[in-house]
Amino acid sequence: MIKILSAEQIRRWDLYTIKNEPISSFDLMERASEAFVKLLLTKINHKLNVDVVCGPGNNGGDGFAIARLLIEKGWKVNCHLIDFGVKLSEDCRKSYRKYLDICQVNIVKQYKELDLSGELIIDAVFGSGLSRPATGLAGEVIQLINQSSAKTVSVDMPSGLFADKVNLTGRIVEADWTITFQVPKLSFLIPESGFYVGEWSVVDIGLDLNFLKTESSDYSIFEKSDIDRSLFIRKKYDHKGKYGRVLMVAGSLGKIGAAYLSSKAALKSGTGLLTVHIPKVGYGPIQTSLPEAMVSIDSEKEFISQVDNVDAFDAIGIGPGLGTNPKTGKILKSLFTSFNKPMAIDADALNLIALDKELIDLVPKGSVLTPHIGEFNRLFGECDNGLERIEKVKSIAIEKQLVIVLKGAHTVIATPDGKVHFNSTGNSGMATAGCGDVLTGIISAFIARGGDTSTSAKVGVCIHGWAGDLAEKTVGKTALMASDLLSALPKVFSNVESSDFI
Ligand SMILES: NC(=O)C1=CN([C@@H]2O[C@H](COP(=O)(O)OP(=O)(O)OC[C@H]3O[C@@H](n4cnc5c(N)ncnc54)[C@H](O)[C@@H]3O)[C@@H](O)[C@H]2O)[C@@H](O)CC1
Ligand SMILES: [K+]
Repeated sequence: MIKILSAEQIRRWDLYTIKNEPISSFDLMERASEAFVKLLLTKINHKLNVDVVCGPGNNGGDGFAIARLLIEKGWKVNCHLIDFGVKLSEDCRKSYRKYLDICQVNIVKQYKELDLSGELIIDAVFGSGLSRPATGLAGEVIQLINQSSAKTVSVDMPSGLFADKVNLTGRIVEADWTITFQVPKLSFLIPESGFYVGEWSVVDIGLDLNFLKTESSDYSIFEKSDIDRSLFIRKKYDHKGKYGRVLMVAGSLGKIGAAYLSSKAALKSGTGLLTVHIPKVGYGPIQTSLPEAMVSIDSEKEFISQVDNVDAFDAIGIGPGLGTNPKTGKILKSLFTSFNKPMAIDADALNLIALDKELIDLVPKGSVLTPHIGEFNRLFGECDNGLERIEKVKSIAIEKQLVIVLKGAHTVIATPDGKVHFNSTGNSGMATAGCGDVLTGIISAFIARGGDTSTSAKVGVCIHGWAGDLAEKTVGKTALMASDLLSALPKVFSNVESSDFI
């Protein structure tokens, strides 16, 4: 788990390391710059003609050190200092002078003096010390960087981007690659601001890990190594009843595939017994395509109108392909009140709740809701930006005692204890029909096994993305379909079951 810290916490972490290691702030800057260059050279193994654009703070100081290290490696470097008429920070000045010992610097007082003709730009104008949106000369310089046809690698952060808030009013570097120090920043994980970061990599600059023991943050990144393997232990004398009974309530005319995908995902995720409740129209296809499932048939032909006898189930997954027929809406109320164990609620079940908002207070505590942004907005209203939305998700999870999974590039899992976890697996190939249905199945299976629902959601989302990443390796992003996730799940689980799974 990676804790996400604010810019202020990162600054204190730097100071803590400087004091406790001890190391001078200048040597820490050198170490950061060396780590940056080392990673850069793993990707670019030929010598380039590079423009390094430096600002007046420590980010600029990193820029001068990086420029010097690249010259030592034989690169042709043009180094520019943007002169905002302010004093350079002490370490930036030191780094600047050290650079001047070997090469000249182009001082830029007006944007016209900035000639970016190299094959690569290293952006070291501002980092986490950005104090206001980049306008005036800063904005013009950033615009020039963005207009250049050269690729841009940002140092620590794209210049103009704030680390821990979404304020897109100034100009912001649109990086191709951001090499950030020690930890990713909150803004990297939010769609609107993450757009500027491009691909990102974290380099370890050796900040003292003891600092993290006492520093708290509501935000963290959930990684594959955070998956608790004990959740997947199957003992020799166990029987299928030990691994949970799932009821999947899904499907309507034209959307029986959603019932298939979610049910198959639950079975592939270790469920002992799975029953899928579908309208009559789905009976033949489901029974044929998924013989492992038991099928419960609704009295209606094209939609679901009643769900009875739910006591025997350990978890219910509801929503995939359900449709929004008012008669289907009516079953939610009775299901929420009669089945007082946590459920996995997705898709049209969420849309039905949005049509009758009082239902949200009847949802069994601890249930997992898996909206995408559109479904979330319908349920809880629009937000001005992604960070506001995450704050809202967090407060609703606390207030309603629910686990809310807001699906996106970095799916957010907000748990009732007020913590927000960003998922680290998955790829854009998964933005395609049916992938959400697979997630509902996976999470339902984990809930049925009796794990706490916060863990079920975090692990479920991570495994789902991991399956997507394996599927991408086989079929690529364009051709990836939800059924490819089902095909990848066995490999994911066999990795988890093996002792050296990461
Ligand atoms: N503190 C440390 O020990 C380390 C810091 N490091 C680097 O230091 C960076 C943070 O350095 P700083 O705190 O000096 O901050 P920055 O270098 O990000 O920027 C601060 C400077 O930019 C100016 N500024 C801010 N916003 C502006 C705007 N909109 N228009 C014009 N000028 C503006 C400020 O007046 C100040 O001069 C990190 O991002 C990282 O790159 C690394 O060297 C690792 C070690
Ligand atoms: K930067």
